[in-house]
Amino acid sequence: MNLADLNKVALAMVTPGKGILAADESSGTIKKRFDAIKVESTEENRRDYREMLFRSTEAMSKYVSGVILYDETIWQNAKDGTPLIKLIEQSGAIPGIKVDEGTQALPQCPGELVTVGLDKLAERLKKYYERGARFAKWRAVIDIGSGIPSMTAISVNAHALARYAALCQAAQIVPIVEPEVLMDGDHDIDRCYDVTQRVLNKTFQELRIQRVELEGMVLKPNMAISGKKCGKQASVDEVAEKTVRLLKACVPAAVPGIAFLSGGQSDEEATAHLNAMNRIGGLPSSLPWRLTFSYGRALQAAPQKAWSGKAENIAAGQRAFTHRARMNALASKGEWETGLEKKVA
Ligand SMILES: O=P(O)(O)OC[C@H]1O[C@](O)(COP(=O)(O)O)[C@@H](O)[C@@H]1O
Repeated sequence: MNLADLNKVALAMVTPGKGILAADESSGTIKKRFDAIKVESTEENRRDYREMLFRSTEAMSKYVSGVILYDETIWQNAKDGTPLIKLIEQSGAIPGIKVDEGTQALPQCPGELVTVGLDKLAERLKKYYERGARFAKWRAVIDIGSGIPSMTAISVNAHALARYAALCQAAQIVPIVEPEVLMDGDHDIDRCYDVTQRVLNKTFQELRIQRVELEGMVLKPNMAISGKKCGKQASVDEVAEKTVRLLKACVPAAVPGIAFLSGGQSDEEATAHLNAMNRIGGLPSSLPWRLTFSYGRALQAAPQKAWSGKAENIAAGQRAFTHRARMNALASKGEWETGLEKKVA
């Protein structure tokens, strides 16, 4: 492993003013997204949609540091035969790949899940590296509910995240470590804070045990946030203040950057939260790691709606994507304001 090179890639992924486009929806997830815009989830439609995003020149070259791809996409060609991964490289963004293989029920732990995909992972990483991937992603899912999460679920998921991260670094690929505490449910922000703290602490303990080099990884956490069905929703400032406090308590300064997931927040909420956190950090930031986005839904909901599966809407889809990418890019520097939302480029 060449740690200096891993660190260089990790830092490039969290460049101030840029963030990560999470376009790695698995087949089930992209079908859900397409159902919402009444588009059939065929291989061709998925290709056309993602090609539209990757050909958004301004967004890709100015605001996107890296793109997380799904296995199907990394091997797919654009309509004119150019590999989609080449479009990403040509824009200057770094291609990455989701390598987990989804979740399975965790025995003895009703309602809890463990992420799978470690079998043959070393071989798969080698092929992805040859294809051009320079970072990878693995998502663990932790649900909050009555009596959960169990220590078992936190522990097995943290162990798997660290196994994955160690294998990535051995393959000269930067691991994005994503332990997602879901925001579904009626819990309040403080419960989210407590659970996320347990999850992050366990994850970093496992990363250390398995000798993962923290300088060569990126963390992709949830924010400390109220559950979607909680009667009392925390304000933007409270989310920002508690998330920064939580991260300071749990994330070693050796980690180059933190790129948040959006987790079902609205587009503007996800931007406002990131912006407020970077404002707390100040300019230049007093925080030890860079804070940016690795959003799926909060970057893509608008372009998906604008596109709606129609070739004549491609320019509108690209405009919507560029706007969201620009708003989040500004938030990654604490320079976003609500008023900017109205000025769609
Ligand atoms: O299809 P999956 O594997 O469930 O992944 C869902 C999505 O969750 C993410 O990790 C985060 O996405 P969101 O920002 O929409 O929460 C994406 O990278 C991924 O596409």
